[in-house]
Amino acid sequence: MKIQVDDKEFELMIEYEQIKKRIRLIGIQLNVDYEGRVPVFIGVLNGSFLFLADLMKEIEIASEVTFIKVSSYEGDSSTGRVKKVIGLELDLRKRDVIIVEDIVDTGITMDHLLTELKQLEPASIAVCSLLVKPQSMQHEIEELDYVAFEIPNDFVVGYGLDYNGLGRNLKDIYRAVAVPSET
Ligand SMILES: O=P(O)(O)OC[C@H]1O[C@H](OP(=O)(O)OP(=O)(O)O)[C@H](O)[C@@H]1O
Ligand SMILES: Nc1nc2[nH]cnc2c(=O)[nH]1
Repeated sequence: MKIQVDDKEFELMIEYEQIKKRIRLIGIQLNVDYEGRVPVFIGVLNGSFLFLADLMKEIEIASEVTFIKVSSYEGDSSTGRVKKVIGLELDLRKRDVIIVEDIVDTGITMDHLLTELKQLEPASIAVCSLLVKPQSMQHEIEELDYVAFEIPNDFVVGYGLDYNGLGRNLKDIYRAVAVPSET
């Protein structure tokens, strides 16, 4: 099935039923791994909002939930593009932290995020991502312990992920249809 989001055409890639199944399994794994602890789930806005909501319904252990945003702006020529964590309200010192993302693509965002959050001296940090693009990653993310789907290097929308701000509300995940190059 093909759909249009803004000026781009997309085709179905992962159905919601499949997403739900993977989330159920990750939830079971997290309940076991964090038994006896009270982890803090940190959703990275905006893209993670649907994933985190569905994931939390599978979590049976005591836990807290909060959200952060990663702002991105141009630094000077020596620093390049700078990313900064904003909106963190909880004290993470000695806490078990689980960062929840919609996608790890190049890994640049997650690399920045981990560097910044580690300075807050949590007891542990793990990353839980709905999607990962192994062929696109420029940073090794050792903390990437929970992954729902590994996908090829396609641009995707739906289930929280946007194209030009649109498409986050789509229930399934879609990939951009490759446009034959004009020669
Ligand atoms: O691994 P990377 O190449 O750094 O890409 C991953 C980041 O890109 C997306 O965020 P985006 O900046 O699009 O913001 P959004 O979540 O508000 O859509 C996604 O939510 C990750 O945070
Ligand atoms: N919507 C969307 N956002 C991204 N951010 C990094 N990679 C992607 C992607 O494939 N789709």
